[in-house]
Amino acid sequence: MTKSLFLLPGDGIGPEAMGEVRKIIAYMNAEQGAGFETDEGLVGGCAYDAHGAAISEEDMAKAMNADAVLFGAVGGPTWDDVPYEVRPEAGLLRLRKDLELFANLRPAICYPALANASSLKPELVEGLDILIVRELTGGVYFGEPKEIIDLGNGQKRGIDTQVYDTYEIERIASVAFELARTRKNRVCSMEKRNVMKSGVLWNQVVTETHKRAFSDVQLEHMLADAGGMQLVRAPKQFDVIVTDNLFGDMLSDVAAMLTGSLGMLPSASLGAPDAKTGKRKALYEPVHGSAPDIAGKGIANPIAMIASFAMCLRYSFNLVAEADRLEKAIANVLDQGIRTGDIMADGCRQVGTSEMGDAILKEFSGLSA
Ligand SMILES: NC(=O)c1ccc[n+]([C@@H]2O[C@H](COP(=O)([O-])OP(=O)(O)OC[C@H]3O[C@@H](n4cnc5c(N)ncnc54)[C@H](O)[C@@H]3O)[C@@H](O)[C@H]2O)c1
Ligand SMILES: CC(C)[C@H](C(=O)O)[C@@H](O)C(=O)O
Ligand SMILES: [Mg+2]
Repeated sequence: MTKSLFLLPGDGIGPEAMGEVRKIIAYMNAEQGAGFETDEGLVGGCAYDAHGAAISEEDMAKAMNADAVLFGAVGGPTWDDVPYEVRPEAGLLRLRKDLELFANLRPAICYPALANASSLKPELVEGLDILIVRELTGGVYFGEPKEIIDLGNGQKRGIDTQVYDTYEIERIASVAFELARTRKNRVCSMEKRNVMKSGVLWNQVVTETHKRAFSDVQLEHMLADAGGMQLVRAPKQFDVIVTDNLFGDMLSDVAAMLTGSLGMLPSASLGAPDAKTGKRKALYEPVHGSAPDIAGKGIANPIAMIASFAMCLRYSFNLVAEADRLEKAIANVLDQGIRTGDIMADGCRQVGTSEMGDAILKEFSGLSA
């Protein structure tokens, strides 16, 4: 059975990181008969340059119809002055919204070899394995009104609106509880019910969802600012964190640094299972951005992108053994002391993007043999 993958490498280091995933796909097709069919499109600044939009209608349709989308990164200073509606990031937000990818899974795992690469003490992060479940299609990212209005007195007003309906909170909480059951069975829900009405509702709905269907899972509530503090004070206290779109964005960047680098964090953005086929729409993307400061130099860490492909193997194609092997290959390469610049440490060997990708593929093919 063919498996369709739609690749959207994007801008900056996106194409560099995606190149390393392309090698793994080619290997799996040639050596394992994996049957991946790939197609590619433009998203972000490169799409704006080509079509005047952050993603074309044709590429949106391809993303809709693919079994899974692999996304690199978008944005950069080149497009700082383009109109807000067509800025590079709008392409990613449209994909998330139109494909209804409401559940963003952002695992933060500290590989044993990288405990020293974190800015925290090694004993705080050694063995870290947390999962941030970020709501991705609601909240202040999409709430209306969203505008800048002229007050006519020389002042302007910028408005964003945080909106959450019951069903949106219920479905993301359910995903978090279900995933917790496959892990350490603990969920911490983060909001700011002390200042936000949407936080009050979030807290109530998570509590009710828990009581109704998931009372076997341990549930804790934390104010999101305190949650940020706890993430850097004692990150290993967490198993699954469920939170809204904006808090999830910020907390996952914080979690990334626990693992050593933003270049390490993968993510999966999933829709609801189709009523007939059970298949979910899905997009896999690293948590990092286009890293304009290092783009084009061949030094970006491709691990977040490769680990995002491992999540794709697991969640979109149920290729669990292959996903495990690819993650193991990453861990082994790190154990061998091979490092890109962002995770470089004394006594290790510094390599570029392509060498890191090759080392992981070599290890992956060895484990698969
Ligand atoms: N999913 C996405 O496409 C996405 C995510 C975040 C930011 N962005 C966009 O990217 C642009 C740059 O944003 P930013 O600089 O705030 O965030 P960034 O994630 O691009 O970079 C932050 C820092 O982390 C480093 N870094 C990130 N990924 C790395 C990797 N794989 N290997 C080595 N180092 C890495 C960068 O060099 C930089 O110093 C902006 O236009 C932003 O909107 C896009
Ligand atoms: C690029 C941007 C729209 C995006 C977000 O804010 O969601 C990014 O920061 C992320 O974490 O995926
Ligand atoms: Mg972010």
